Amino acid sequence: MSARTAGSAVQAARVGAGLAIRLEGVALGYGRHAVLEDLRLDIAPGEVLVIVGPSGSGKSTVLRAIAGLLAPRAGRVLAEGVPVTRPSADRAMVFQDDALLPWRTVLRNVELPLRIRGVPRRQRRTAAASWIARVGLAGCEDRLPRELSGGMRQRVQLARSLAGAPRAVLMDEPFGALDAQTRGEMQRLLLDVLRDTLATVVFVTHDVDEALLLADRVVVLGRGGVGCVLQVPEPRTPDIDRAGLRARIIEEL
Ligand SMILES: Nc1ncnc2c1ncn2[C@@H]1O[C@H](COP(=O)(O)OP(=O)(O)OP(=O)(O)O)[C@@H](O)[C@H]1O
Repeated sequence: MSARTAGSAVQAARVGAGLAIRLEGVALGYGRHAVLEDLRLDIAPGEVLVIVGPSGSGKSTVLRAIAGLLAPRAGRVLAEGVPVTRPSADRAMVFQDDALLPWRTVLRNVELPLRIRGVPRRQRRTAAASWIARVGLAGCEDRLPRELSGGMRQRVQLARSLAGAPRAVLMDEPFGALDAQTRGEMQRLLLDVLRDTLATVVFVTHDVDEALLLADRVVVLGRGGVGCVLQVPEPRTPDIDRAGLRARIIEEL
């Protein structure tokens, strides 16, 4: 049992238990443009599944379908056995370009999912402030997004995505625009905060090393569908030798 699945009941109450996600013979596309056919994938509750693939292979498209932003042309996307037909607070999205509301302060951005869930004001203030501190931004509550660096804005996005206690977090190249050092810091922060959650994570990247660092399982999306599915042994053990896995992923790309 991993440290995450062994999380305490308090932690489980703080962030919703992970969502089981299934893609059943899913075909996706835009207008006449078919992107993926017959995609089959089971994502276990609490799993960190990383999707890698070359540009244009459809990584973001798969994420959009899981988020309920894009309807499959065939097949079904199921969350806990129920077809996904629209976005839900249970499935939070984190994007590469920060999607913070520019006119709201850090605190009010992070509060947003709690507000949508109808959490009373005082309670949501406390919860939002605690997530802001958790991502290392205590003292920045009253700043506007434009007053923050790119890395800080991604921290706010992470806090906002987790504050609403989602059962799944869908992350689309969230660190793609950051410099190497900030990216490394964000990867460490993500690993750290994931220990407090039971949420299922689907993370899209084209960086193989990032995939191997974060994943329980790596799915390689070749052109025309899933190429191969690799289990990462001893997830998130920093000193494990992953050279063989890395070579296999690169071979599939
Ligand atoms: N809104 C859209 N309308 C039409 N075609 C689109 C749209 N979004 C994506 N596509 C096309 O769908 C295909 C898959 O795009 P997608 O963004 O899912 O790929 P990706 O693997 O995430 O790429 P990248 O790594 O470059 O972000 C591409 O051919 C792209 O041009």
